[in-house]
Amino acid sequence: MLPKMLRFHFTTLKASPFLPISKAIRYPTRLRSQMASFSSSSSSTLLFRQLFEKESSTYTYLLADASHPQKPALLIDPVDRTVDRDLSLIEQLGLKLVYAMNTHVHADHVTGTGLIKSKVPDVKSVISKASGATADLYVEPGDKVYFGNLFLEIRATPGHTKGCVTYVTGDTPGQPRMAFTGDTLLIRGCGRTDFQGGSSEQLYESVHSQIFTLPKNTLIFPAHDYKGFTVSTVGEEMQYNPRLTKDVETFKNIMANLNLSYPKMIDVAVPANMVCGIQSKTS
Ligand SMILES: N[C@@H](CCC(=O)N[C@@H](CSS)C(=O)NCC(=O)O)C(=O)O
Repeated sequence: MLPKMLRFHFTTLKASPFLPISKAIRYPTRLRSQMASFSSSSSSTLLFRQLFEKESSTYTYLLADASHPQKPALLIDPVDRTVDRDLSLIEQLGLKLVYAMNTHVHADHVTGTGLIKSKVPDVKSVISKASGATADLYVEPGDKVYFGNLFLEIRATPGHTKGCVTYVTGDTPGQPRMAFTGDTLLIRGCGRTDFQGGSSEQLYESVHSQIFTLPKNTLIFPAHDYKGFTVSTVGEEMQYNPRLTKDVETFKNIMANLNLSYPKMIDVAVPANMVCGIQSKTS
């Protein structure tokens, strides 16, 4: 969480590509399409890309305010192996990367955040305060992360890890919101709950109270997919998710019997990701 003065300072820089983190809603924006770009009748156009890292089956998301003079952009859950690809795309699109954000401390791959910061020093790393990880900026439930005139709202969704958050795009009448659910809610699945402070009961509560309460047409973009899915909706998952449509006791039983092997990289990934990627450590 930024100190009050710093948050106030950010809110005065309306032309800056650096996004303020604030609890105040500002600059409502109309999203017009579910395609790669979201046009706005006012002044903002959301540029959106879903990017895939195949070894860990991780999705990284690129969002930018394409109508802003400086085209401020952010990455959600970048992976170290695909940083060069992502930065090259950002350069080709003429964007200014301002934030490298993580939904949680990943256990299966090293975040690209540190590498990005070593290549683009102005980029700020962002993670939840509850994660206990080191980053430049810490978000808490209810905060809003601005990039240009657009923003992401932070929802706490612990359960896979204690510090998991879901990033949700702003509420624009008539247009679907987008929820970046990390490993909390996967398409027809959910994150495991057997390490890093995981709790099946907490994950169930997080999904039902923080994600399933969003409008049913909200688009679900998870951090992983192992079956070839790319996107879902709140309504689809409320109807067809084979785990989260069950009552809580059945869910807990399912989660206690997943019998998944530990992620191959867990011993390397978790310590590195606790500092948002080794190179990102802010002393
Ligand atoms: N085999 C992979 C790890 C697969 C895995 O455990 N995925 C996690 C998310 S990354 S910690 C998960 O929550 N899976 C839920 C599920 O139902 O599959 C590896 O070795 O890295």
